Amino acid sequence: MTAKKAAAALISVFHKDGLEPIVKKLDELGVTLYSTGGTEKFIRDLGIDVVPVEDVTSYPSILGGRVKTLHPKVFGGILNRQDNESDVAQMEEFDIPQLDIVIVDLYPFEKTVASGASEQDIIEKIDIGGISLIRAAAKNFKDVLCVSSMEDYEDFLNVISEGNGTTTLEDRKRFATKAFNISSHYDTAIFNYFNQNHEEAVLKISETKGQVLRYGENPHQKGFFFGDFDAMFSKLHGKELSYNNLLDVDAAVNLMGEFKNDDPTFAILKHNNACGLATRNTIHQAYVDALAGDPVSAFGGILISNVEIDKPTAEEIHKLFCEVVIAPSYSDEALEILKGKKNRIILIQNEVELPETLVRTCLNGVLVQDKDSKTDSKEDLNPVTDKKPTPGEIEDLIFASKLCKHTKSNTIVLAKNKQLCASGTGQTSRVDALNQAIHKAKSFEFDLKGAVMASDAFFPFPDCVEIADKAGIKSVIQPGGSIKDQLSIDYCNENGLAMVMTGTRHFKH
Ligand SMILES: NC(=O)c1ncn([C@@H]2O[C@H](COP(=O)(O)O)[C@@H](O)[C@H]2O)c1NC=O
Repeated sequence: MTAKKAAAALISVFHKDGLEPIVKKLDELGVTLYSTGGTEKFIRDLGIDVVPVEDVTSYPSILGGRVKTLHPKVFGGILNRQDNESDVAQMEEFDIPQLDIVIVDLYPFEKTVASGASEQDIIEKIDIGGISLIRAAAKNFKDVLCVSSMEDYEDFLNVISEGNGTTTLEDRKRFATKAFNISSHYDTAIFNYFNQNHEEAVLKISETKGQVLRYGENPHQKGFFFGDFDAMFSKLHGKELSYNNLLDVDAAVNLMGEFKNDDPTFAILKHNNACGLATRNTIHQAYVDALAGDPVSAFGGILISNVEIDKPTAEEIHKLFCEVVIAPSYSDEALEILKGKKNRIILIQNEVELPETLVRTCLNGVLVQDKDSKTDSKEDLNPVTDKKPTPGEIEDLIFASKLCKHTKSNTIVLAKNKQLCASGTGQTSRVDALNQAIHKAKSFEFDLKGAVMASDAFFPFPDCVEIADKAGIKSVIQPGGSIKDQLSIDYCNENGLAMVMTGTRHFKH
């Protein structure tokens, strides 16, 4: 028989919110309720009859709650096969109550870790009884329906209401699938907490929220996003984000993370690289100067600001076709203007930390690395030439270096007065990257006299500083480390350029 009328439910939940309508419904349907300490009190306070689980086990909750439902009479009630004669006989022999529904909400392990609690508090939040109840009930889905998270209360309430207390095999299997999702995610979180220092060379990733995308990078590829987009952004307007939009948004927030505490800064990105970036006294001017970096590439771009977008800025943005706008907030008038294009995606970026570990597929496995969290600062600059950069050039060198770090290698970034003039991105040689940047800057009529140059990695030969010098560049930032560094230094000394070395390479492949 696939449809089953529920006669008894065991309820043991950490968060009691949202439980009331379920308890009332089950009571109305004549279902006998069994429960543990806090949950039992909650139910009793609603004026509803409930059997303490201690009455079944003949044991009190012991060891500070570490053992309360862990008992053969509880697990027998869940795991027995109702179509198995021997099981049925044993249920009678040991006076075990049949349980048809199990409702659990686990101790909040992940939240406790995230709160920075002590190790002892974290260990106490490893749920043992609850996870065992979930696994048992889900295993025996042929006879038992398992609700494994408060997020499923509404779904369960609908099922039980529509079925008038009866559940179908299909429903029970569906809830069992959800249950194993919860239990495996929970165990992954515990393992990752214990394996923080990667003593075990094992990778366990668990994302409980997934989204089917319209398609992947191209329309003939399937695409999915696994992550909690809503935790990071509030979407105010626009079409569904595509696979490529998500990649660009990722690049944009990582880049803007470098300018979080700076003056108003605006960036425009295309294909994960910035084509415009400027820091100014107002966000309006920052936008205007970012756009000037490359008004052609900006078409269809991703826009990001580190401060609220106001009306004058929105009026300018509105003239441009762009896919996504991201900011910490928008003035009411700005939002009204930006919503003027139906498909334009408007996001508020919430204050959420991005992962410190990066993962990507490689061959038949995955590559994992720490995020490049090193931002070059004034203290990191080691002047290696006779001529030292001016204070203004130092500001520009840091500005260019931050951008360089978030641009596809090989890259060269040219900047002046905290404005991106042009960059060479993703080239197979540094000389190509530089030539691309110079050509681009000139095509948008930038005067490179007095501009600075940033390189994501060392110069293997002095050719780059020579080309840069001829274009008018006066100051250079690079990690150093080539056996031929001295040739570049000599060229700078002979031609009046300043060069600083940071000692930190910022490849981005
Ligand atoms: N120890 C046990 O036997 C046990 N059985 C159920 N729990 C958990 O206890 C919590 C509910 O406790 P209470 O009803 O006392 O507030 C739930 O999160 C449930 O997952 C247990 N606690 C932890 O393992």
